[in-house]
Amino acid sequence: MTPAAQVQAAIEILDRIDGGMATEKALTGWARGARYAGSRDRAAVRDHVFQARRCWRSYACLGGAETGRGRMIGALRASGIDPATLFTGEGYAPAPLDADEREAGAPPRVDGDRLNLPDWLVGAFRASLGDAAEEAAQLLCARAPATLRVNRRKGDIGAAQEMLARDGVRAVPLDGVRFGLQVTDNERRIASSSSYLNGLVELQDASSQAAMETIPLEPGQRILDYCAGGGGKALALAAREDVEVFAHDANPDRMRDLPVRAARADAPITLLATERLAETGPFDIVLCDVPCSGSGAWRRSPDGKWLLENKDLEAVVHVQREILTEAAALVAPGGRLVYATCSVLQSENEEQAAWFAHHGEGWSPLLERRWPISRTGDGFYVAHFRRDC
Ligand SMILES: C[S@@+](CC[C@H](N)C(=O)[O-])C[C@H]1O[C@@H](n2cnc3c(N)ncnc32)[C@H](O)[C@@H]1O
Repeated sequence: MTPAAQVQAAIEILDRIDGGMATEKALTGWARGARYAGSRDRAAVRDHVFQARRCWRSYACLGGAETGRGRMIGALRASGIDPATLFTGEGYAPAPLDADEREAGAPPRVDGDRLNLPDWLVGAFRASLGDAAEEAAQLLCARAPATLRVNRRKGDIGAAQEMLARDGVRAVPLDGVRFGLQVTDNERRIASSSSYLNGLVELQDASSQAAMETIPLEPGQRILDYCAGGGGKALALAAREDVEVFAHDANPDRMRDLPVRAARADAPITLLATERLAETGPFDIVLCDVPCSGSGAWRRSPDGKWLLENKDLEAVVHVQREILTEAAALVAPGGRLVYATCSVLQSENEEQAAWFAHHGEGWSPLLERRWPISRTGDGFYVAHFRRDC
């Protein structure tokens, strides 16, 4: 495909998303019908679509229309490219710009357009992030960094760099995390690289790694990952120390890949059904990596930014409190409860920790930390509590 044909494909996919289809589904649907598209074409189209989804409002402003075509015109203008160079109508290129399209388009002015945030969220975003809000919103408009966690059961940072390099993936050590690597070249080759396939490295965001490193571990401890999902956090803990790790999720299907990932990492993890929690507990550490807005990681899944509504946020805050209450009952006396989100919103972070400190009797706050959205990591938050009795 020519670059112009890739833009035309993105326009068609963006129109489907505008019609209510999820981004991944719209991309998969297009890819199924586009047998002519090679892997590079698919990657280029995907990049266009995800970038437009991150900058949904500002690109529409710059392009002068809330359509796939308008957004791709805006995307090109945002990159300093004259859309007329690709909108030629030749072959599979988009049709040339008409007079109205050439005139239309202006820099975004209102906050929601400028920051690429839903209007209802702008106030809470600013209140939560203060002076850092503008930069955070801008960072959410860029591609997420690709970061790896080196599995110390299988090797060290140097060995991982070397092995990755043999597969053409370049990566450099990350500041602030002990086992982190930032991929600088060929991130698309990670999943097929031998270091990934043999469990030497795992994909894991830098802030999420740093957050897990705040949890002190001692050999022999029993740890429950109460909201394990795919098991990224459980794997990070199991790799660090000879601890017994249990994984639970209200939706056990979310853990279906975990046994394979654990075997690949040489990190034994026991899956626990809800009805077995009480008989298997109590645990020295219970981690609650709760469902949340995902606002710290919206550059990876930008649909979340546009689909979240105030009522969803209120509902998830309620679920987070229920989880904290359920999970707290599973912590042994003297043990630790760790609350974690990939959100940057105070209502899901500091306000939840304050609520628990106030309502949970017999608990002492131990630590609270937030990581900003940055060039190297997502927004993340943890709060630790000790069970006094
Ligand atoms: C943020 S995700 C976890 C991500 C995971 N820890 C990881 O590192 O890949 C939150 C998980 O909480 C689960 N969940 C939702 N409600 C729950 C509940 N009441 N009890 C336990 N898990 C719940 C969801 O199914 C989801 O998998």
